[in-house]
Amino acid sequence: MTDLLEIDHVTVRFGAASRLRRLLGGDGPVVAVDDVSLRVPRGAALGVVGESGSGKSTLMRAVMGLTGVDAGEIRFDGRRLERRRDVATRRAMQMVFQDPGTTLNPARTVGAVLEELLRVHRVVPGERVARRVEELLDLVHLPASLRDARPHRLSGGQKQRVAIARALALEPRLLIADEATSALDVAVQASVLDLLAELRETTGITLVCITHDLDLVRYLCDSAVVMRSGRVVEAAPVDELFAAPRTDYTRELIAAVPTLTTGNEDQA
Ligand SMILES: Nc1ncnc2c1ncn2[C@@H]1O[C@H](COP(=O)(O)OP(=O)(O)OP(=O)(O)O)[C@@H](O)[C@H]1O
Repeated sequence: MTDLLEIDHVTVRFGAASRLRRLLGGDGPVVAVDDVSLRVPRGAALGVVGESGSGKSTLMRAVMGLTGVDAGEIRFDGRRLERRRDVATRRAMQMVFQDPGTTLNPARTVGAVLEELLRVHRVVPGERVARRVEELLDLVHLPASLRDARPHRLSGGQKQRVAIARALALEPRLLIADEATSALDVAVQASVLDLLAELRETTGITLVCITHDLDLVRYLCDSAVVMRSGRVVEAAPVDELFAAPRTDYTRELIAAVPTLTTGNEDQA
């Protein structure tokens, strides 16, 4: 069987004409993603790590169709993806971002947001919508009472759970978490990571986690790619990556992780 996501020799450049590029004072085009190839098997959890500006988000934005590619090919479920996607393909991949607060409409209740999605995309028949909203809240371990809450009443962790529920409402096969826990307190981060791990187990969803946090990768992912200056410099199963990193860059990233564990755990 083919892998769920296949990225073959993908390059993404941002031209000199880009407004952001001009603001940053640059002149030549930026090669944000440079000839990257990787595979994500069905049901796997892949970590994409690397320092800021290494191209992690651009690569996944290209997968989502939010950024065009200049070269190479992306395939999902064996089918080549064009920049323009049909509705089914758009539904099949969802992304959760660092700051859910900015993507939640302050005027709408949690229940209304989920209901609208389910209705617009006809995920379930009309008479099942209310029940499905309850199920979604339950799936992300939010109390049913939050259905009537507006975002300002929610904690950061609760907002991120709503963002995850919103993504799951469309029954995606691939969930891309872009620094999805990095704005949260450590304890809340851990509970959101537990949730992602649990969802992977219960729903079989395939996960890609873009992160600076190698602890997260160690906890949640089974393999990882390390990016630097738009290129993949190392790709390995997580155990191998931590036990025997092959590049100095990976070693530095591992060494930079603040060790939060205490006691007898192996802190290698
Ligand atoms: N819209 C854009 N226009 C011009 N350059 C861009 C644009 N988006 C990203 N870049 C550049 O592409 C490169 C890769 O950025 P990207 O955001 O993908 O890195 P990242 O690894 O996700 O970083 P971070 O961890 O800080 O989010 C950087 O040099 C960035 O400045």
